[in-house]
Amino acid sequence: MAKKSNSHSWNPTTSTRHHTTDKAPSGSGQPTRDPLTGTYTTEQGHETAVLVAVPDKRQPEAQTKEYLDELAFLAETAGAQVVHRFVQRLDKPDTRTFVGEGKLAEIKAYVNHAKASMVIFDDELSPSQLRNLEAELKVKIVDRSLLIIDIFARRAKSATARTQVELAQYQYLLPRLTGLWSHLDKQRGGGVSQRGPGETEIETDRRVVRDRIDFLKEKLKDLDKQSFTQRKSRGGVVRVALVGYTNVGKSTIMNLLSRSDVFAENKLFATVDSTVRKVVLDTTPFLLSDTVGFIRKLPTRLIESFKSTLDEIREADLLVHVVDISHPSFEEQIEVVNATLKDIEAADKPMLLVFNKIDQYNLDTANQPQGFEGMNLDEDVVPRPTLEQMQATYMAKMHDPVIFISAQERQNIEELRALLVRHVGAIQQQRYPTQAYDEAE
Ligand SMILES: Nc1nc2c(ncn2[C@@H]2O[C@H](COP(=O)(O)OP(=O)(O)OP(=O)(O)O)[C@@H](O)[C@H]2O)c(=O)[nH]1
Ligand SMILES: [Mg+2]
Repeated sequence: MAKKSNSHSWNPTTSTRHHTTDKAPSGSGQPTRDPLTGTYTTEQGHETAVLVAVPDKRQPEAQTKEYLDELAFLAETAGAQVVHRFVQRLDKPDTRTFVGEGKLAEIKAYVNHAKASMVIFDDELSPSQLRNLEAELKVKIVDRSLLIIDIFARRAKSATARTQVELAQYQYLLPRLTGLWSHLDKQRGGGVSQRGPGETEIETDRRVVRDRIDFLKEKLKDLDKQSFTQRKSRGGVVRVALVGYTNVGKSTIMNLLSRSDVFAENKLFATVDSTVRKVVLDTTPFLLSDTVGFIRKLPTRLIESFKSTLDEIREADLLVHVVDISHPSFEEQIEVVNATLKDIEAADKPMLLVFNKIDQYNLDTANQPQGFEGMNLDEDVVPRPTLEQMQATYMAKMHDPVIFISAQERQNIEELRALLVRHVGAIQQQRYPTQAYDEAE
């Protein structure tokens, strides 16, 4: 059985609201700094994290900030409080310690001074970088991959998702066995997954880990067979999958369309298990699945381990790509989603593009999105185009049908339903040109 996926690397703290802070401010709910000792305390004994990014020299400032905002959001979703961010622009990360020597000293001084409990890097660290950084900084070192795997581990509920997460954890662990977990174990006796007595040898025994990986792969194969049979029993019903970047509103839309109650919240990766619901709109039945959100730099391993979850997407007849138009980098998010779909060989499916959160689309706060063609606006001076301009541009520019909605405010939902009915109907028609739907079963 999949063990309780209460993974690995730091105390599972109850996460509260997320804060995105450059430094520790003194407002309520934020970590407060003791002026005498210089240490930070947080309201619920949160672990405090320092973020580190090493963008290349060409990356615009705004983008660097946004990537760090996303990393902070991930950290906070995992229950850590971000107290500081470090950025070092390098052509490429240092092979030994990811950041240069000077920056490392700076980080070390800060970590000691602020008594931060972990340092989170916005990229995947090599096993040796991880070891070196751990030796140098003497706190938990977490990279983007581990952070995402950790969030997945907290969220996964179904047997398949939990097995997939465990597989990803062991695959992450395998090349990093030396050194990594010994330090963490000293802190709290936690390694990948909660381990029972007799399992403490695991981190020094690659063979055990490899066996476990083989076992989990076999188990996934069995689970796959089961779900394949299940999927087959769904017959010829048209299958629609909601896809998109994490936190764009997929589950909210799922709930709206299927009147179900899928967990949706303002956290990254609220959904890790895919959910399938039968929906009947206007007498047109179809199966709608809510799927795991994508994210920039999603560890390939994690994609691989999540193959069965991604089957829902791969086997769908129609993809509904949900975009959060209120997000300053929604265009990059579209790209990330399209690239991930390509990775899993689901890129050439019919697609509807749903721009969600129009209620939150804000002229003042957001920057002009990158690469916004047709407007010829100067990034620094001119505000974001209006929603109407945006709609016109996107209607013209995308090959796929486009619709603008607010799932939260229920704006344009009837139009979305109608669009779905039209497209699902067309697929059905194509599949069973002469038969009524029920006879085709
Ligand atoms: N302002 C606004 N917020 C929305 C809208 N739709 C969803 N949200 C909020 O956005 C957050 C994320 O919504 P979810 O439905 O969980 O998003 P998701 O795409 O399923 O996210 P993951 O499962 O984490 O990938 C929640 O706090 C929703 O309430 C909308 O139209 N407008
Ligand atoms: Mg969701």
